Amino acid sequence: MTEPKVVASRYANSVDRRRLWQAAIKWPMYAVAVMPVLLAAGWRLGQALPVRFDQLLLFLLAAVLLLAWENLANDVFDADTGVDADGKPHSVVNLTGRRDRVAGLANGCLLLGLALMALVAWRSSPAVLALVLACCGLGYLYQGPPFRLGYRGLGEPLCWLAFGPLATAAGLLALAPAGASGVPWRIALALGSGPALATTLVLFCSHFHQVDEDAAHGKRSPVVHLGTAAASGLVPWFVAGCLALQWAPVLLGQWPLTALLGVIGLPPARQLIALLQRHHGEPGRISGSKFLALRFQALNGLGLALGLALGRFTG
Ligand SMILES: C/C(=C\COP(=O)(O)OP(=O)(O)O)CCC[C@H](C)CCC[C@H](C)CCCC(C)C
Ligand SMILES: O=C(O)C1=CC(=O)c2ccccc2C1=O
Repeated sequence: MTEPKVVASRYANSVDRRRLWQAAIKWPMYAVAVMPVLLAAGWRLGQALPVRFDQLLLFLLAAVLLLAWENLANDVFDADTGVDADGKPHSVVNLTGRRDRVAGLANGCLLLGLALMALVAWRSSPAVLALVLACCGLGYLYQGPPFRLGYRGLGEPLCWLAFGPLATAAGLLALAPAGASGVPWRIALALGSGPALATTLVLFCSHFHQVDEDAAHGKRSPVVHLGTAAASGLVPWFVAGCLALQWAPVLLGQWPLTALLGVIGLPPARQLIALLQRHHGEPGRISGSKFLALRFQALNGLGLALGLALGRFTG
């Protein structure tokens, strides 16, 4: 594969590389990786069940490495299709001009992340590794050849599945005492569905500002399919769906009232809805919409996890 050095030097001369590197690392994005196991910890604490903090730390580190793999591989695969050539100066491949080294780094993160997950699984349940491998499989289907399902507008359901029931079930098993039998699907679905919808909203919002580049390169994201006006009309439904899934167990008496603490995510959600309603077709004004969605995702998830844990003290 030819190394795209020309692209790298073009950006080197024209833009602040430090800011580009910050955009490439996008550290706030790692909130999506850590949330499933933090929710699992909050739920266990609320149930007065023990939490294995060594397992929690290992799982967090492994999840961060796996998300780093997903993002570095995304830059590699998108360099191959050309979709990042003009619209994404902060692609690590564009910044370094070294496609093959970025691919090597991505594979290193994947191997290390899976090795750590194998350790977590060895100390709890083999199902942890199977579930995380399924998450990574979905991550590959999203962007890797020959599937590239994200290019066909199918990324959002994959994202919900990975960060919802699959990763949450893995987190629940990892924190439980060794030898648990069976996957706790019912709890994982109740706990992971709402927060994973918030994570899926992050992905959905990431398509708005690049709709023209995506369409030009044959990447038919949901926003390309629907158009920016109709797509922006779906954002309030994502937020409402997320809250409904989290409030239902409270109304049914299964979760404590404190689980409503997820509402601390509402201010950025309202800002996001207003921004996209007004400016959905103006890429320059909405490039930050993904990060507003991320703030909603992070505050909503942390509020829910904390609220569930506090439920232990409120009876
Ligand atoms: C890479 C993802 C989105 C970026 O997509 P896009 O190509 O539109 O971005 P750019 O335009 O900026 O190039 C996210 C894809 C998510 C995927 C469906 C599921 C990934 C699963 C993780 C690998 C699992 C993480 C571990 C788990 C235990 C938390
Ligand atoms: O770069 C991005 O746009 C995203 C990266 C990423 O890892 C992720 C994970 C889960 C939901 C959305 C996203 C992104 O949007």
